[in-house]
Amino acid sequence: MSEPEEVIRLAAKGDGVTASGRHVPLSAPGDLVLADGTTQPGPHRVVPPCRHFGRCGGCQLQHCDEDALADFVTGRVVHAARSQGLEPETVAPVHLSPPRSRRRATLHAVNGGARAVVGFSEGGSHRLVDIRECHVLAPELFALVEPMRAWLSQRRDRYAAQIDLTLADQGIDCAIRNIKVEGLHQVESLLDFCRDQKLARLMLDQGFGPEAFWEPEPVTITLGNVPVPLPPGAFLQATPDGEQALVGAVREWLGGAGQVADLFSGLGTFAFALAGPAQVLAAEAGRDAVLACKAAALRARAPVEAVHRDLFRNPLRPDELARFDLVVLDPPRAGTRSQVEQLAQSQVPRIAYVSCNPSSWARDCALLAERGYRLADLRPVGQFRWSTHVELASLFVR
Ligand SMILES: C[S@@+](CC[C@H](N)C(=O)[O-])C[C@H]1O[C@@H](n2cnc3c(N)ncnc32)[C@H](O)[C@@H]1O
Repeated sequence: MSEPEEVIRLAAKGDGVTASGRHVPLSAPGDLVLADGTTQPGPHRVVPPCRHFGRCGGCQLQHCDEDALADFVTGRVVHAARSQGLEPETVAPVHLSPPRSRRRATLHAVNGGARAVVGFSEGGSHRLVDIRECHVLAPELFALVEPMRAWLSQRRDRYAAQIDLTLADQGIDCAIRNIKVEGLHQVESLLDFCRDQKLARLMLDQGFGPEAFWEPEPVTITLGNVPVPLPPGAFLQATPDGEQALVGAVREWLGGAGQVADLFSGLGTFAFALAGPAQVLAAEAGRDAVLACKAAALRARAPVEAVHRDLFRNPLRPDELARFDLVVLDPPRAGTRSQVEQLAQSQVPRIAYVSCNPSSWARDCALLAERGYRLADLRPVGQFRWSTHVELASLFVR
């Protein structure tokens, strides 16, 4: 009979892995895998707080304690760096977002017969889990689920709707796709729903593109004390504390920088946090986001110049980069090879690269290292608590 094997780490997709390389789903580091294939829980195994865990695709790691979660996030980030030959000079303690802090989420809904089914997809399937509790959503967002279920349950038609929720300054910004609202009765019932739930906005896409159905006052999100108009669907960091962890790191790295470029700036999460001590150029390809950033900067008299630019096809060149003391980069998951190629040829003294994908970040940054930049500081961030999604902020200097 073979000896029990210990689970020594979590793989990128969340399975436990033993020293011999065996993958064991839903196990935690320190668990023992017995000869009959069962696992004996170790010191890092906890009882998952949510009844839906294991079926709901939203969380993969609720069975792990805080230490195991922290090691997982840090390990992913440090391992990605080392796999490209990058050795961080310092690695800060990880920031993990607390339970019930997620301020945005996409739910799905279908007609389940007597009652609507509203929730997240099951892991690896299109089937829905009808959520009765959720330990990641902000309480305000979860509080909308049952009223939404009740409203949808009045319908008799077949539908497969998508519901995007974001917590904005004025309350919940909700966008529903693939629902038809026809006739006076349905329109009035949806207006009552918006009023009763005190929604900040309801965008409705009935197959012809999103239209504002309800928006009693303009919706904003406050970034660095500046209220910024929130275009429907615009990017926002997933949790306010995660945003603070990323912004806080970049603010520390500002030093005495007078001129900053914020590339892939979105609505200006970093730009507004750095503006004041610094003049900031904010470059972004999403037109609505640029216009929102521009309007907010004008109104707040913040020293932020927002420019509309596709940084994949038209990255800032070394001559344009020459005037900046610090360049902040926060690209989409694929990373930004073309912009990094230009940065690698520049004389910019400090680069703060924020990423939601350690693999593409490490590939991009290997090029910076080849051209003489050092990885001076690395901050792992776990905004998507209990998921395998990992983020980071990093400082490169020359
Ligand atoms: C991860 S988000 C970061 C946004 C912002 N820094 C924040 O923290 O809120 C990436 C941003 O890159 C923008 N983006 C995607 N492709 C782009 C491109 N080719 N050029 C410029 N911006 C782009 C997206 O619209 C999005 O706002």
